[in-house]
Amino acid sequence: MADKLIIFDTTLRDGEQSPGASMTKDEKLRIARQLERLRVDVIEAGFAASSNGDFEAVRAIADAIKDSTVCSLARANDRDIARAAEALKGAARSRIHTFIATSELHMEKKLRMTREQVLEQAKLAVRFARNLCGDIEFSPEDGYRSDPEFLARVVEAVIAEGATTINIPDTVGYAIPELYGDFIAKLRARVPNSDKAIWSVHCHNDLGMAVANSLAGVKIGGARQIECTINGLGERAGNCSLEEVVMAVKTRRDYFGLDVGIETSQIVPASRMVSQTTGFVVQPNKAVVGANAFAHASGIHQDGVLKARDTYEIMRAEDVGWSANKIVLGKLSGRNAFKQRLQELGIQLESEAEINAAFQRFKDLADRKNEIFDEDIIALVMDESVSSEQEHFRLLSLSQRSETGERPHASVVFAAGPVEHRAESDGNGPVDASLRAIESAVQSGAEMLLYSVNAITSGSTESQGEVTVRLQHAGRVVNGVGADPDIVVASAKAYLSALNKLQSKIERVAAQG
Ligand SMILES: CC(=O)SCCNC(=O)CCNC(=O)[C@H](O)C(C)(C)COP(=O)(O)OP(=O)(O)OC[C@H]1O[C@@H](n2cnc3c(N)ncnc32)[C@H](O)[C@@H]1OP(=O)(O)O
Ligand SMILES: CC(C)C(=O)C(=O)O
Ligand SMILES: [Mg+2]
Repeated sequence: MADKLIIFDTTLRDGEQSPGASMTKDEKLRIARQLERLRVDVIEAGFAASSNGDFEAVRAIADAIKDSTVCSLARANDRDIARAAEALKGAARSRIHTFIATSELHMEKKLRMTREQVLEQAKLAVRFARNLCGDIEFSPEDGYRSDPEFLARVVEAVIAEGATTINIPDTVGYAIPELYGDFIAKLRARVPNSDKAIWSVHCHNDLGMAVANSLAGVKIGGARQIECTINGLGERAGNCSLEEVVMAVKTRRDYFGLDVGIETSQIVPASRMVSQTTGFVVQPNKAVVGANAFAHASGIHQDGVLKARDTYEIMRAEDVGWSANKIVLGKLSGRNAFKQRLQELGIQLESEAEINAAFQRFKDLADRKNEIFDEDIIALVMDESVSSEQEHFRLLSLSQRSETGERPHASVVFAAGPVEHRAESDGNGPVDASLRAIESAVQSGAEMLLYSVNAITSGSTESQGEVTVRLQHAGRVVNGVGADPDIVVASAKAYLSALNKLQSKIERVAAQG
């Protein structure tokens, strides 16, 4: 049987140390329940001695969680450890995690203690904790930058005092994978009683290597516990991300040869919950949990994935909690992906020529629009495009007035064929006022089914806004699109563009009649 890799989640402790990620007791409890559904082995619920609020959060989590071990951090002193033990009293399985720094820099400048004082305090702390709890983790803070010879003495001593897990943190994210793995392997070899404890890694992401370092600590160093957080949340640049290490070990089981007990389908729900709770948005290209992690936007990839998913996917989206992989239609998509989407939407085009014509319209639209939605495809297939020379309605000018506390007012000048119209209206907002003004003159009687705004070039307020308006009239549905840096102008253009399409249909029907 393969060894088990213990997943120790510290989202609620080290994750909360991210500036701005502070969580209330109820929020922590909600996340802890999700971590239990995710089947993490250990939940580090907080630092009980840090505040009454965190004490209560650790206590509530200890009382509620049954399947995972619940842990509290504590400095290497009796008060912190006693608070941790008190908060954990109700837990089905509890762990006290005590720590003290062992690097020369931290001992001298921060703790202002000698090596011998630190060694003694570490021993006393573990001895005290061991009398309160059977499961004790010890961390030599800044362990990776510590003198290996001194570190080995401390570790040997705390194991002798009863520490059951030895965690070697790369507190400041300074490590390099091979060097960190080697450091742990050599340290284990130096400590005579090393086999009496489980070895653990705790890596920070300051150089973007937290996941790689943790995996090297496991593969090269022989660690069997990884400390990590959902979405890589954590102090400064964050901690090792849970979703990435777990999926690395699972996907490359051929290489790691280890089992993890994680219910991976709960990964995306956990990621969303943490992101929503903390307000830390997950970047779209984040491995495993980013919106694009299983999305394909280019034709050759889409074609490959449609023929065989594993051409471009090493994991199944469903296995980590996504509903399915995502084919994003856009300007780089090809015919095959387009045809597949038509099929999924139940649209049957009669001939190759019809498909080609629809595909051409799709490409034209995609050049103007970031992402093509199903509604766009339905509209462009049902619809005939109208070239600008044929446009009946054209926006000539628009002015609008809106002021806090006053009802907005718009004045629109537009051409209907050779005739110029001027129309005015007020409305709930400037967009509403402008569209009402146009409608009061045109009197199309069309019903608006959709109004949506997109930033074409995202990221700043200088972006060009793109508005889509979907109108329905006499059983026909048309989409109008308008783009302009002024959203109100873009809206008026979109409305007139939709009216143009209705107009061309009406004329066509009339001509046929
Ligand atoms: C690498 C890590 O992530 S470590 C965990 C970091 N997390 C946190 O600090 C969050 C919670 N912290 C807190 O709420 C507060 O810092 C508390 C309650 C723990 C302590 O608050 P205060 O008593 O006001 O001390 P303060 O934070 O100003 O300074 C820390 C003190 O702890 C000492 N200390 C630091 N680490 C340890 C340790 N592992 N064991 C014992 N003492 C320690 C420092 O030397 C300093 O002592 P001093 O006051 O004699 O100079
Ligand atoms: C408390 C320890 C484990 C820590 O978070 C660190 O050293 O980064
Ligand atoms: Mg840390």
